[in-house]
Amino acid sequence: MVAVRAAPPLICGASPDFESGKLMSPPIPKPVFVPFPANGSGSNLGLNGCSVRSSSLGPFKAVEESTASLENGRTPAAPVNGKGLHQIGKSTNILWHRCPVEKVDRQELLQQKGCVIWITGLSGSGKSTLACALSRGLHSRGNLTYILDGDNVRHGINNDLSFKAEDRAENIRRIGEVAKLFADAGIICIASLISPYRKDRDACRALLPEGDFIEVFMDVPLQVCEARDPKGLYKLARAGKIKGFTGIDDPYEPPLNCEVLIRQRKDECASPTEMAETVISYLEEKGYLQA
Ligand SMILES: Nc1ncnc2c1ncn2[C@@H]1O[C@H](COP(=O)(O)OS(=O)(=O)O)[C@@H](OP(=O)(O)O)[C@H]1O
Ligand SMILES: Nc1ncnc2c1ncn2[C@@H]1O[C@H](COP(=O)(O)OP(=O)(O)O)[C@@H](O)[C@H]1O
Repeated sequence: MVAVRAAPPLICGASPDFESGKLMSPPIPKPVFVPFPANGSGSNLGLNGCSVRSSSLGPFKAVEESTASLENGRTPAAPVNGKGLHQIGKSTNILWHRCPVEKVDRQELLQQKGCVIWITGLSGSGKSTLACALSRGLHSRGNLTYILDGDNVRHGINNDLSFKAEDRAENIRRIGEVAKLFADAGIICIASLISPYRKDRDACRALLPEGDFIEVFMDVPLQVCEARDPKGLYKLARAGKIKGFTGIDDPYEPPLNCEVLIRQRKDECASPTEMAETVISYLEEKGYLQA
């Protein structure tokens, strides 16, 4: 167990010459290594010699603390004098901070491409089942995935949101933004939520580079979902005990152009593994399962 907080700070600076966020070839100052804690936590932290390699980067070297300053390290894409600041939504005077370790480097490390698999469909259509089968299938192939399940996310960061239209829209927007971060991390992010409105899903699609948002539609008739009713929610909705339940008294807008269609009928129902394999073949064909 590495007690990072208790350890003396590891000072690991670099002398990067940032241009478009990429590391150029800076004159590398004489390295100064700060002593590691006696417990050898350095290797556990994966910071051997404070040198990290990736395809497009040279090694980072430990440098004297005083030279690892902002002015030494960076070409000012940053506005020292207040120029180039943005307003995004209600945030004023903000600036995008770039890092020389980029998505492409993380993808190289993970040997896959970050993307978002967006599973949409009615409650009971099998979204979570597919998400899990897919995660399992990809994990066993050595791919890193993470599931953002609507139900689960509502237990945490989205627990302030109800099921009225504007709250569903905000739920989808936030999950879309978080999914985008996961994809940028190089992870195959599986978002599984009803996301009933087309325009909200399309807005999430627009957050990502072309091709990186893969919409999977669970095309399962309401009657099948209702017959499954694993949580008893349809029964409650039919009894009027849940208002605004998707498919009962709240709308669901099916995708017009999804990347993957999973059709299930009472008499033709692919197994979870088969559904997952369909998505995996799509990813394979589009090159997402390699860097
Ligand atoms: N009114 C209403 N309508 C639909 N669903 C409801 C509702 N109230 C609670 N639930 C339960 O919440 C789960 C859906 O949450 P999501 O975040 O996926 O919904 S949404 O995308 O914001 O529409 C959904 O989970 P799944 O069955 O896994 O889809 C339901 O269990
Ligand atoms: N391909 C499938 N074949 C048969 N049953 C399924 C299949 N996918 C899901 N189910 C069942 O349907 C129910 C709802 O699945 P779930 O994944 O929870 O749906 P959702 O996340 O869309 O609400 C569960 O009882 C699950 O076991």
